[in-house]
Amino acid sequence: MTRVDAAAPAAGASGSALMERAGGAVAAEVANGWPDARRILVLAGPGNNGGDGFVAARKLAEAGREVLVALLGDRESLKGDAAVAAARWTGETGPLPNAPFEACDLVIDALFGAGLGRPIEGAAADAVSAANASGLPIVSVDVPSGLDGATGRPLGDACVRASLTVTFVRLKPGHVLTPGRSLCGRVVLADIGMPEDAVAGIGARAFLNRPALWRDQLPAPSIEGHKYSRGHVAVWSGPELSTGAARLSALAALRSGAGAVTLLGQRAALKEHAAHLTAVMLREAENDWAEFLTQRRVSAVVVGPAAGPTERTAKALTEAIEAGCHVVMDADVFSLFAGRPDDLAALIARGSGQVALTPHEGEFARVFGVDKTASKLERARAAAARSGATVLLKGADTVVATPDGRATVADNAPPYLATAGAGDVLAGLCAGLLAQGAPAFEAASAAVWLHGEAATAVGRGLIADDLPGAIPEALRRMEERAAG
Ligand SMILES: NC(=O)C1=CN([C@@H]2O[C@H](COP(=O)(O)OP(=O)(O)OC[C@H]3O[C@@H](n4cnc5c(N)ncnc54)[C@H](O)[C@@H]3O)[C@@H](O)[C@H]2O)[C@@H](O)CC1
Ligand SMILES: Nc1ncnc2c1ncn2[C@@H]1O[C@H](COP(=O)(O)OP(=O)(O)O)[C@@H](O)[C@H]1O
Ligand SMILES: [K+]
Repeated sequence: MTRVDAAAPAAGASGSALMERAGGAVAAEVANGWPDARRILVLAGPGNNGGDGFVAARKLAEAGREVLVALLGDRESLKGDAAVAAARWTGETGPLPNAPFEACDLVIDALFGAGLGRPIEGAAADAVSAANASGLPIVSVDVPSGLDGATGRPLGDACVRASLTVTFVRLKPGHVLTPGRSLCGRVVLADIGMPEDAVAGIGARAFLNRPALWRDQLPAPSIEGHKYSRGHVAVWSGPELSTGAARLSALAALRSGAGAVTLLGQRAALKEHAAHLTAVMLREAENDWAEFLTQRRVSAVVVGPAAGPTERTAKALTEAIEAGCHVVMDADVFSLFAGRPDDLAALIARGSGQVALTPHEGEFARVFGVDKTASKLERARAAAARSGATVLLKGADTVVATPDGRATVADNAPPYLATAGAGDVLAGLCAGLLAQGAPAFEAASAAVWLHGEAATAVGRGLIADDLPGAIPEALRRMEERAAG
């Protein structure tokens, strides 16, 4: 955003006009959201975030609220647009230390925004603690002060916990990545008239995961098509007592629109599958899995869900790569490659299909190690670059990243999606979309979004078994979004 701000004047927008609209948007949210908040305390910092706070103070006072600005530092040190905004504020201004929280109904947090470069300390840190402890609603300008907008993590111990965050132009990763998403409260994105040229010019590589990004890349069923032209997915099953995960993957692949799905495994496992399945085909595959993949035109494969970290699984994976299939690697594959990311990359490099890795944080750490300094976005990008695969790093804020650095961050998964087997469904969805011809980044991003929507459609009480049946509703929502 700093680069967008810097490009704004050249694109024809004055900083002062943008600040006026930014502060105005904050004031409007407070006025509409808290009609009964009579006394408002604005915590203003030394930069442009504070400038937005001065504008909001003026607009709210004009609307009849009692407003006090508590300023960090002195007025004379303010510069540029912030100095102009402060000069136009004729109401009461006091020092930040000992700001009178107890006499107020609501706090506007305009201490630091995009310019925060180090942990908040001293009087500002005390004010952040007091604001959080006050129990008052807090409306943060741009980002909760203390949060790093690029990573979603607080820069130090002091960080505002907001009820509402009003941000401008575009969401930043920190609004969506955890714990930032929780610290922001509800997020409102306000249009402040930033010229599109200034935004487009920076060539953003990380996007909020939305159908508009990938919808056009998902092939629609064609009138000339037949089941195999809609993609054939093969799922490698676990043994007799571990069949559920592969079944969930297979059902999700079929629901995603793949024309045919076959589960392959040992005879005893197939008997278990047969007791539950109708449309999914079954095939014994102790020795001829490789042959099956090539002869039956299998386009995408899922290996890993409850497969067991065994020689058998490793062989099935290698053969799928060598057969040139698209491959989704999940679950036990990450145990097979624990601490061996370069061996995984070497295997992936041998294939001609696309590969998506779908680890949760624990599985990710097992293969790629732990890096406490990097954000989730950076970690997923680094793993994608290292492995040569698209990496789908799961969680409340699932990130999909490609080796060339493109990335999506999802915000539509409800917390009750964290239920046993949900990840197996996701792997199958991803394989189903790959089999139909979607490129890996789009297939993985679409799978994540559809997975979240399917869960929301079911609601609380969700179990993974419900998810495949809710995929048609998720697809319907996708079309609805794409249409308007
Ligand atoms: N320039 C633009 O186009 C727009 C900018 N806007 C606002 O401008 C904000 C960014 O403004 P700035 O770049 O001035 O940055 P901030 O206002 O976030 O903070 C920068 C100031 O804080 C100081 N500072 C940084 N870390 C500190 C710390 N830990 N302790 C004490 N002081 C610290 C810096 O030295 C600088 O004086 C955005 O978040 C947004 O609120 C909006 O007005 C919309 C338009
Ligand atoms: N707090 C959360 N909010 C929303 N979704 C979550 C949360 N935690 C996990 N998930 C999602 O739940 C799914 C769980 O998958 P996974 O961990 O692989 O479980 P399993 O192996 O049992 O299938 C993933 O899609 C993940 O993104
Ligand atoms: K702020």
